[in-house]
Amino acid sequence: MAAYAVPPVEELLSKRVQEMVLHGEEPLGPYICRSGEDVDEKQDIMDTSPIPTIDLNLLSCSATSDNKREQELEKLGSALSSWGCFQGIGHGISVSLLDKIRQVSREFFKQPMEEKNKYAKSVVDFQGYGADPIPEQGQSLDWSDRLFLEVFPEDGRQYNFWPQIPISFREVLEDYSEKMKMVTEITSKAMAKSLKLEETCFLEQFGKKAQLHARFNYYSPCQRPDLVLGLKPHADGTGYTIILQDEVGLQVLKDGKWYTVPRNPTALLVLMGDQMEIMSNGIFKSPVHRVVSNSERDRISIAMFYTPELGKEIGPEDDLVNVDRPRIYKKVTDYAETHWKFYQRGMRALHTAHI
Ligand SMILES: O=C(O)CCC(=O)C(=O)O
Ligand SMILES: [Fe+2]
Repeated sequence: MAAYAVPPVEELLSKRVQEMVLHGEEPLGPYICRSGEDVDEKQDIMDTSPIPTIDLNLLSCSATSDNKREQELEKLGSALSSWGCFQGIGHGISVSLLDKIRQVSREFFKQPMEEKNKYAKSVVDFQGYGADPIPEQGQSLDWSDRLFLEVFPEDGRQYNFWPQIPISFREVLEDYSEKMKMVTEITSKAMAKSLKLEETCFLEQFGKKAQLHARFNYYSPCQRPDLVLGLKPHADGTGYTIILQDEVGLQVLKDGKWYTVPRNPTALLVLMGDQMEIMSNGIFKSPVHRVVSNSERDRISIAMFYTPELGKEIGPEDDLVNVDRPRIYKKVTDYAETHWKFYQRGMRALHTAHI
């Protein structure tokens, strides 16, 4: 692997990628964050994506015939044990709300730096506008900007970080968050049923004060998409994550190949995080994914991170442990913190939960 130079932490944190683009700074010189070999793996990129699509309406609607529901549940189980993700349709969220949340995100990022910086977070904060807190030395700069906000539990909301412009931002995010909560309920129940478990078992593990965080990602166009990633390869430390995108860019790794998540304005990508892999005793997979950059188009995504309640112990469902499938993960509490420490070093954390 070619050597690459990384600027000091303070310098990385003082930069916003949008600002660098405005000043004509491109990811050259010290900002080359990856060797060409790492990013330019075109031979391994599959363009026509076979990522499974699941109709959530078939799983929850009482009008669905038992046969159809069973078929869709089977499809769901197989998608999550092979891909660890699926494109969810029939989720009940109107196209107009999906468009609105994409629109307010774009409007926020389109504003001048001084306006966005009113919501800037400090080096140690999680919530607010800016890069990740304190990346470890040696880590690459992702070619993206973010706004990270806690939406549930409600007492975790820090409204001082919620943009006042566009003026509809707060209302749209509140509405979207409520709908997301419904989607997590439908999804968690369906996942349990696909494994022939009590339908509320995962919801109980997540707890009444389960956390939901919104991460708004803005990927500026990049002159050297062959050298720089919008977001480095990683798996999520969540229970699971629900992603809405406007353009392609997100790729999921399966059997050593990167698959592009297709553009579908009405679909939500539901992607397992490490904690669902733990709760399902390794049956569901938490896939590695990344975002590639694009020289012509910018891209918006809104990722909703659904994570068990703080301080709550989670672990493999007892009914998924037997002689044929011994327990492979131990019980863990606040795994997201462990995940975070490893993520900062560009590593996965799942091994820390292995028995
Ligand atoms: O931008 C995307 O589509 C994916 C974002 C993502 O993976 C993340 O925020 O963890
Ligand atoms: Fe992710």
